[in-house]
Amino acid sequence: MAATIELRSLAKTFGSGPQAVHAFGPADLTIPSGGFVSLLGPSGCGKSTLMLMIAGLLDASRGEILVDGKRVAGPQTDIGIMFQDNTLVPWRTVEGNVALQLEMRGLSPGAHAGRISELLRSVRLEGFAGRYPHELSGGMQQRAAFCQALVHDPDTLLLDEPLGKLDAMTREGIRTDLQALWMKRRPTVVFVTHSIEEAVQLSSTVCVITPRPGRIECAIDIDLPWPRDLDVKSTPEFTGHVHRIQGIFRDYGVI
Ligand SMILES: Nc1ncnc2c1ncn2[C@@H]1O[C@H](COP(=O)(O)OP(=O)(O)OP(=O)(O)O)[C@@H](O)[C@H]1O
Repeated sequence: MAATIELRSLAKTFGSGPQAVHAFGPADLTIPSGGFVSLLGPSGCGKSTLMLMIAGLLDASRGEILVDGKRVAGPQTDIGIMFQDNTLVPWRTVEGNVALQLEMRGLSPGAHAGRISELLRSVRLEGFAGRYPHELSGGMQQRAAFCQALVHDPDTLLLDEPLGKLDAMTREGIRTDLQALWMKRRPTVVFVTHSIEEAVQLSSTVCVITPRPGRIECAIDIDLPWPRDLDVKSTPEFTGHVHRIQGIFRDYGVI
């Protein structure tokens, strides 16, 4: 069962006194079970800070985060995390890197071999299971990292700009894979991006975050049909959402 995540008056300030940096909040938000929620905001508005707090890797300064009604008080184990820079280790093959996530959780990769190959197939890496990361393109490495994040079938997936360093064509292809993976298993996804179009294409809800200290300006439900392929981008509904969000960032002087 995918997790429901609630932010309650959540805020983060780094340091204290004149050196203090008010990075995020206060913010209230409910991320529903199985939702795909994007955090869309300018650089430095506290998106990564929020992700680390949801993962339980960073304490809140004020407020709290509840996952399925339970307060987050330390590192969460039932999550998959992915960052802009992948965490593949160079001395393991693609398959070995995916298996590592199971080993770290005390699970037997042998017992999950079917799942590993199913995931690799779903991101079109089945022929590369025995290759090492340096033998893959950047896009293929990120696809392998998706498999790492998903192999233990987590309730929650935290994706912090996983496509940020990829070229436009590769991004488009991986969006399709990511959307298919989400539709199949429906974990709760929190997805950080700078791209308005990417957020509208992938999300059930787009949270528009203001410049630092990041506050949730609005949470926009995107009720376009799934799956959302390239054609959806030319619909008036899609462009309407994009223009509305552009207008908000223009008013803040961000674009
Ligand atoms: N460990 C830290 N110590 C002090 N300040 C920090 C720390 N981590 C983040 N900050 C500050 O908090 C603010 C928010 O940073 P954060 O990385 O969360 O932003 P972001 O929205 O993810 O940015 P980007 O889109 O550029 O990745 C920034 O001003 C940053 O300098």
